[in-house]
Amino acid sequence: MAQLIDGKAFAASLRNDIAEEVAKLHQQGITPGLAVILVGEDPASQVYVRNKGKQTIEVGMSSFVHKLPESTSQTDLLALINKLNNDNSVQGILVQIPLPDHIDADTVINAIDPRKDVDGFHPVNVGRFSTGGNGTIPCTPLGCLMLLKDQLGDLSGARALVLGRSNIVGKPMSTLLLNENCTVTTAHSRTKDLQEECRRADILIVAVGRPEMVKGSWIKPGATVIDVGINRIEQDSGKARLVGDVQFSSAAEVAGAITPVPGGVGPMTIACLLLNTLTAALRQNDLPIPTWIPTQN
Ligand SMILES: Nc1nc2c(c(=O)[nH]1)N[C@@H](CN(C=O)c1ccc(C(=O)N[C@@H](CCC(=O)O)C(=O)O)cc1)CN2
Ligand SMILES: [Mg+2]
Repeated sequence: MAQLIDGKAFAASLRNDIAEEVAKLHQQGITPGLAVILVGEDPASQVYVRNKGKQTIEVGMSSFVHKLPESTSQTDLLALINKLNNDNSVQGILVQIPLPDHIDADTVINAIDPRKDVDGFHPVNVGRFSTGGNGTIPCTPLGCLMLLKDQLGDLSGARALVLGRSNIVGKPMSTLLLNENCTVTTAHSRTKDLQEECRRADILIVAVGRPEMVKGSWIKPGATVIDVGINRIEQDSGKARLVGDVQFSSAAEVAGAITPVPGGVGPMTIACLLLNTLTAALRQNDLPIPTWIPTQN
């Protein structure tokens, strides 16, 4: 049986480390602030935004949650972002994705001051990050990398396969693994012989949004499997159950180590958001970044 990678516990310990750094900032009269904007009433987004606000306060930062109605115009949303860009009590700004259809996500992301872009979605950060500079590392891939390094140590030379090519997870994940000297394949729905590609991987990251798509038979014995998927499945009882993009029961029989869903990557996403907010606050105050925080240089 595979070893279980406990993202929930790792995230809790990461939040403790963040809280210690925030306490040091308090002594210098600095309280990092994170503004989270939610447009509309998507039930899952409401849960994530509530947890973000709660955990922001728990580590000693200020939380500013802006809940806007579904009908909010793009102009009004841009005006709020502009206000937060110029607000000195705010070091991090995040707009919860997905946005309603009448709002263009790219326009909104481009409006965030790149220094305050704690999601790492702004093109300036994407560019800096891809070229090895100090761009914000997107939260979910950063969380996956921290779990991998904790599990495996040095990743140099490992064969990594990232299944999924989204801007939020797949693409930045491939970049991060390349920077760790892995041999990286980015696979997707058009990849030929997908199962065989997966079976060659020492590290398998799955972020496709398809419930239990990857089976145990796709996995190299002993591989490390990181499941980014969070899918709600209706059960016969009428209750919903959360499953990943990997079929956990069969995968756990073959893999060397695997993240569960829930309790794997998800909690790391929010912990890394707090980490990125801390890093943004340090940079905006021209303070050094502690060596334990993973940055690109
Ligand atoms: N602006 C952003 N939007 C979105 C991001 C993001 O990083 N930035 N990622 C996802 C949603 N997300 C954070 O926003 C997120 C998803 C899941 C979890 C989590 O803790 N999941 C739990 C299960 C919780 C549940 O019951 O649903 C787990 O996996 O254990 C945290 C954050 C899309 N949007
Ligand atoms: Mg994809």
